[in-house]
Amino acid sequence: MENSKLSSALFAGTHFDRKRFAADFARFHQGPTPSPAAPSAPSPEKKRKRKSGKAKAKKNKKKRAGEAAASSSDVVEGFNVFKGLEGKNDELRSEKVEIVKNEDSVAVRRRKEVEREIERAAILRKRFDIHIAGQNVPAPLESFEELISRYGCDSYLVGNLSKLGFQEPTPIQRQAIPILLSGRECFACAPTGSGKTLAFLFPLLMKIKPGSKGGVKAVILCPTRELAAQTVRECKKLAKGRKYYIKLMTKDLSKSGNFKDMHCDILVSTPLCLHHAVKKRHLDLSSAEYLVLDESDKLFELGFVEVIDSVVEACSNPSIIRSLFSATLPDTIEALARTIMHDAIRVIVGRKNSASSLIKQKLIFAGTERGKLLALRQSFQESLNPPVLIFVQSKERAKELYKELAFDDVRADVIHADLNEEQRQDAVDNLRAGKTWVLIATEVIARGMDFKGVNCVINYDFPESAAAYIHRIGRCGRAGRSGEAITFFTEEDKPFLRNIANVLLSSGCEVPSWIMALPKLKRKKHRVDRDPISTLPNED
Ligand SMILES: Nc1ncnc2c1ncn2[C@@H]1O[C@H](COP(=O)(O)OP(=O)(O)OP(=O)(O)O)[C@@H](O)[C@H]1O
Repeated sequence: MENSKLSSALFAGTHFDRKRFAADFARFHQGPTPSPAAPSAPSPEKKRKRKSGKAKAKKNKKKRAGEAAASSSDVVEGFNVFKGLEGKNDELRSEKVEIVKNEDSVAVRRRKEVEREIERAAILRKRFDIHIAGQNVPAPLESFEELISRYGCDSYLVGNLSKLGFQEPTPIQRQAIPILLSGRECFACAPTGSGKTLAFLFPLLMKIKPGSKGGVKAVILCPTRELAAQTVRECKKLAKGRKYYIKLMTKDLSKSGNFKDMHCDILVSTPLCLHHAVKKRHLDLSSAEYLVLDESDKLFELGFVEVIDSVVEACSNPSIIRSLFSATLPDTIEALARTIMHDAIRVIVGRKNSASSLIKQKLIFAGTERGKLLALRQSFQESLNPPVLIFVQSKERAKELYKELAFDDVRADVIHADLNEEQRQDAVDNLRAGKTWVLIATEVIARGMDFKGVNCVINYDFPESAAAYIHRIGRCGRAGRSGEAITFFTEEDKPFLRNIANVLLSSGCEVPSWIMALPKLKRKKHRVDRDPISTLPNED
């Protein structure tokens, strides 16, 4: 088809202005487009048109680019995001730097705060002679009020403390309470009469909801019935105003109790009674959240270990918090106890296994058994400052000495394992009430018993170990009061004298140099067959 015919066909019906487009028309008719190497010289008119055409093309190119960008952004979202943020990057970067700077300063501030807290805790520990071992030990309490501000304690509990006349926490309370409240397990060793009971009772009362259903929430083990009864009394005093179920496991209860329907938040027991109740009466302890072993070294003594094991096993709640408290904690017992505890913190107030510094201690050589009775009579004649506790090594000897003192018209009573629960409690109550001046006792009340105001402890029979000595004399010099401890010794006791003399020395009491020159005894226990006390004719 000819070019003219083609254009006519294409533009059929359209008016084509040949005159106006003469040049272009001519080009179609001239044949192929001239090569760029030989361009025809443009007319001024053409130049102007081309210039304006170029400007348009440039404009269009820009527009297309914009459109392309816009259309491509429709497809590739990220592109647009980055494109859009391109301008903001610097802004963001500086914002990020600002945030990092802020975070840095928050972290720095927090670190400084933590450092200050650690320093404050160290100062408090130094001031109160508190020694710790363990990871991330919570800071000691500065005051009881901190229990409210730091741990959200119900104010009625702290109110009860002030009603009981407790103004300041004792050192063991300062450290052990935060540890237990933080859900950590602990070994706590602090002098006799330094408030360990409150140190373990208070966290239980704070954490356990009163009257909660679903089984026993806390188990406290004590080595004797008397101590268990005393612990229940103390717990009830602290919990006054709230309906906690605080129960003492008696012999009768452990033999015939129906534990299915028993409401009990806190259960206090001796190991054997509890063991019996678990094994024979199916007492369920699986919901217990706390297990406290008070006088723990005594509990772990030979003969009790298996029973303690079975109680620990019965307290099967995996998140149970266990704690051990005592004034004496031998390394062997600590190692044994560690096997049942996890990540436990060790707290020692003062020196481990030492007597209270509030007690004036004396050793008196009495020569023989007869010499001891004379020395006792003489000391009573010189000054009797009741209440006085006298320790002997067996129930038979307790009965013998009781008869001698009764003959002398001394208002005395006696407590030993042959008496029933009620008689033992009466003996304790009578001393507390001031009805008796002198209480003659076996080891039964040597541990943990808190007789207000005992002025003097007499070890009529030499104690069988340094730990026994510390606990016996610890019945006086309690809660900040001073006390006196007199220990008689005979020729037979001399080999063991040095062990006790070490306790005197470490609590600042004087010891004659000849005693310290005695050979050290490897044996830890000292048991002697003694001549009878009695000087009175036999009634039989
Ligand atoms: N914060 C306190 N302020 C004043 N007295 C306190 C405080 N805490 C406890 N007590 C009192 O101190 C006495 C001794 O307390 P507790 O019987 O708990 O001593 P302990 O350390 O358990 O002694 P032990 O080793 O002989 O068992 C008690 O009469 C108790 O009421």
